Amino acid sequence: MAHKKQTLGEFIIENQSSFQYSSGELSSLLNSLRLAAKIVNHEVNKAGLVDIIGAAGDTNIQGEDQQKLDVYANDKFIQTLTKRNIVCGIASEEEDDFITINSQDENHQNKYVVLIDPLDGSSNIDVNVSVGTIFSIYRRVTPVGTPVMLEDFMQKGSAQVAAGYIVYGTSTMLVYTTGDGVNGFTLNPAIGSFYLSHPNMEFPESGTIYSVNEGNYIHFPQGIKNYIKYCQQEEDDRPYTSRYIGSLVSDFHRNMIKGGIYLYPQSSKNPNGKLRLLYECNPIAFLAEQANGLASDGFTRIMDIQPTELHERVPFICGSRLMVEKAEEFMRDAQ
Ligand SMILES: O=P(O)(O)OC[C@H]1O[C@](O)(COP(=O)(O)O)[C@@H](O)[C@@H]1O
Ligand SMILES: [Mg+2]
Ligand SMILES: [Mg+2]
Repeated sequence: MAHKKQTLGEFIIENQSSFQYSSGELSSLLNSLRLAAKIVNHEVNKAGLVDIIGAAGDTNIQGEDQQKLDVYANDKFIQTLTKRNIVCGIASEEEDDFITINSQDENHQNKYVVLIDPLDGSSNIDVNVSVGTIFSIYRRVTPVGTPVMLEDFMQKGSAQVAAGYIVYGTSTMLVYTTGDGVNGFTLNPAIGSFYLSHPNMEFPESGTIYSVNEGNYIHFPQGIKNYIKYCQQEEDDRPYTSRYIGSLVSDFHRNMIKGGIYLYPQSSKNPNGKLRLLYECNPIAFLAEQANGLASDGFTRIMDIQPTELHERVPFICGSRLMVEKAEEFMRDAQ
């Protein structure tokens, strides 16, 4: 059981050499995210006791009412990354445009950009249901020494150097990949350190859980309707169990451990679905594939999609390989 004693900090250093561009900068960046996660976790755990639940009174560029915890988490991640002078740019669900970090880095020497969904599952904040944070990291494409540009963020998911999430649930976990498998760390609140609790996480090839907001069923494309019917049929290991938390991070985390599929398809209400390609779908897709799962929009591999806008949405199907392939088959057949 030796691995249980390994802390996240130790694991990051120990595995630094497996990074493609190991210069210590990515390790410092991951450590900054670890710190920000602990700060936000501390506030999440007090939700209900402190003035952190409810709406903040503003709307973000997606037209969504920002929750106080959305704003708090956004501020804490941006402050931590900025103060530690570790990135050259940040894009966030809660910021209209990307942020250029050059206050302390006059020569623009930092190599990485970070894209974050500071608080995922916002509709669950006030009702004490698990929520999360999602992050995606790229190496900039514009020359070091010049200000960061939009194109540094408009990279395909396949170019990610690292991605992960924090789930603030029955325990707080940080799960991430640098392209060498997926590892999960649980926060020991008494000590304030993350410990390696879930090494080499992998999706079971198939499962019996499907996660979709069936309240939107009538608006779904025929292929998705047919797949949901297939999940509910009395045959083989079906009907599957329906589980939908309404927090992408939490639904994904459960399905990665138990086997399952998560779907947020396009619909007549949301022609491109709801989830954002850059800071929700790409990082989750990177983790899924590193854990032997799959992620697509029903037709195209998510990480092959060329982004065109910072906050663009895409239909999202993700999970155990055989289940995603089956859903894609229904989408093709219905076309
Ligand atoms: O309430 P709906 O329409 O089913 O949407 C739930 C989905 O929306 C999200 O809350 C979107 O994320 P944010 O909370 O970060 O905006 C996902 O976490 C979740 O899976
Ligand atoms: Mg989200
Ligand atoms: Mg969010």
